[in-house]
Amino acid sequence: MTTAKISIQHVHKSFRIQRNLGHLQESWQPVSALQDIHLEVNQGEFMVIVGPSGCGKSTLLDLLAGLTKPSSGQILLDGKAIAGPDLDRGIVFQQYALFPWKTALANVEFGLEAKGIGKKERREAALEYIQLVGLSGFENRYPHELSGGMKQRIAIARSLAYDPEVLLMDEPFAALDAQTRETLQSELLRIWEATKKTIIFITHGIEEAVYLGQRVAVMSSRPGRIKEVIEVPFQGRSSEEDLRAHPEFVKLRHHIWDLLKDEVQRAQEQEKSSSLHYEQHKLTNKGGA
Ligand SMILES: Nc1ncnc2c1ncn2[C@@H]1O[C@H](COP(=O)(O)OP(=O)(O)OP(=O)(O)O)[C@@H](O)[C@H]1O
Repeated sequence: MTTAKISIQHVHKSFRIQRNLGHLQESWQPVSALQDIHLEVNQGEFMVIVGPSGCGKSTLLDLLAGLTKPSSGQILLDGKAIAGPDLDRGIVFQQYALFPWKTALANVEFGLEAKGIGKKERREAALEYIQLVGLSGFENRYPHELSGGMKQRIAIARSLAYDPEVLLMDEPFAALDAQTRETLQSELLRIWEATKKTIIFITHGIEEAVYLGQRVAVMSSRPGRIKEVIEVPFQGRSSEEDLRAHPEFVKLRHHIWDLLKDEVQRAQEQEKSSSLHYEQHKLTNKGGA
């Protein structure tokens, strides 16, 4: 029997937002961001979560990182509830989040320092991970001397260097140009195959989702729910093979787009009706004044 590496169990998350109703009136309203999220991710699995804008993808990643807590439900890592941020989870964000005053090498060494690893081992491990992400020779460059793609490789090396159980990636390639993005996608697959890490990868991109994921969880519009989890049947993706032109790839991409298209429409309708309510509320208030 396989036990889940990460088990997201009936997670709900809501926020309280402040609404300005005019005439110095304000009200606090709950907004449900995630509703009954239930998802298991296996050891060594590459799981991609895709969904429309505002559906709660980053909220879910923050919960996995332990930066916030679920309103109800729980998330288990190796059977234990996530209680806060820890070095068992590495995070790579869209923005590179490197220390600008540290060299590439010092940025990668940083997590190892926090783990209490000695100077010599730290250096060796950092050099090894810089090599893994293909940046040997750039160790002494500062972030402003690196391209966007290079910075993101360093961010990945830094997250991997302290050997986390799970790598959490929040749209890590979204800010990159199309060519660099495609290169880093295949690099990430190579790194994943070499390290056997469990990866949870969040994206807007349907093609990116099908290319990277062993499974793709498609989310609904707000409140975010898991609408469908799709198995991607490509094993041992080799960089020689043009996966994107494969008929099965095209079919899956269409299927996910069909699921998302409905959600985007629904989100727009929700938005329209909530702004209509808001306008009506304002008019009623004016009438009564
Ligand atoms: N701290 C917060 N306070 C109030 N509302 C929040 C907060 N964080 C997120 N939300 C709301 O929760 C919903 C989900 O937001 P989230 O950023 O997780 O979506 P997302 O899918 O990552 O969006 P995008 O793809 O555009 O980055 C949104 O309606 C957002 O406004």
